[in-house]
Amino acid sequence: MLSYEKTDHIARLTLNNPPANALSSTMLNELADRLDKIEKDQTIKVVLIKGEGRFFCAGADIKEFTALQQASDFEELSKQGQRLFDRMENFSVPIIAAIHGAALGGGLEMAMACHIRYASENAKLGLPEMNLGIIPGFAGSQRLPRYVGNAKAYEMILSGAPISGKEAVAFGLVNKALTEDVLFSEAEKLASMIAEKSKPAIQRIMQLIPYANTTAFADGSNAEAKAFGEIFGSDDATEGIQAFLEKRKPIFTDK
Ligand SMILES: C/C=C/C(=O)SCCNC(=O)CCNC(=O)[C@H](O)C(C)(C)COP(=O)(O)OP(=O)(O)OC[C@H]1O[C@@H](n2cnc3c(N)ncnc32)[C@H](O)[C@@H]1OP(=O)(O)O
Repeated sequence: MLSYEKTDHIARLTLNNPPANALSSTMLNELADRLDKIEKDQTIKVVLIKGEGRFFCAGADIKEFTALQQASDFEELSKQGQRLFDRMENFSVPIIAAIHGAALGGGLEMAMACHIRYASENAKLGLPEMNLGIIPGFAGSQRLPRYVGNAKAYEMILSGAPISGKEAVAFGLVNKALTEDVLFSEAEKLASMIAEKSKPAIQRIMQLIPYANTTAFADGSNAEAKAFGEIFGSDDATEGIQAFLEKRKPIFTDK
């Protein structure tokens, strides 16, 4: 589900879970295990993440949602994703996300936990959870405003509509938008530039920049996980997920 390769101090992770590279619980576990291994390997200076197939990642595995029952199951799923993405954000090795096609829901939440994002110009980046009658659960409600500001975050989350890679640059959500044919080679170039730097210097930078974070973020993430669990008890969440699986428009009743 997660391919791995290492050359020239660069670790390359490829999400390979067709058709959508969805973040199933297995994928989340594989990512966590791989981070453990990367952290122990002192020769790795930078990590590059991309997706196989048509897009980067379409988010949490909606098909797995139907197997969960209680609010507490969903709260735990939310916490599992949040723990993983906090770990990525605070990782001692820089992580670059190369986003083509789409980074939606958990896929964007994961990309936002990376340190640098390159996207294809026409990639769709968004948090479409409200189209399913649910809300973001992997800390998207906390990380998105940090990058794009509150007004744009409200618009993106409440409308569920994605923005393009080009627009994402304008709002500070991604570093660069590139045509799809050069996206991966440009991300590789950046990784090579970082891989040429001193590992201890890289490590210090990785320790220093997170000081800019505040404790309110953790409080917000906790509140998000609780709300994520609660929202799954609603009729609209059941309807939204069912409608997605049946490929039809959901009929929400606001309950
Ligand atoms: C805490 C975190 C919560 C979340 O992350 S909730 C999930 C948030 N993400 C979404 O809501 C995205 C949902 N997916 C889409 O909007 C669309 O899909 C895409 C834009 C990614 C692609 O659209 P198109 O090119 O028209 O393809 P297609 O026929 O809709 O999808 C291809 C196959 O991929 C499956 N799929 C797409 N996203 C997910 C997903 N997130 N989880 C599980 N499966 C997914 C579909 O069902 C289908 O599968 P089949 O070919 O078997 O019909």
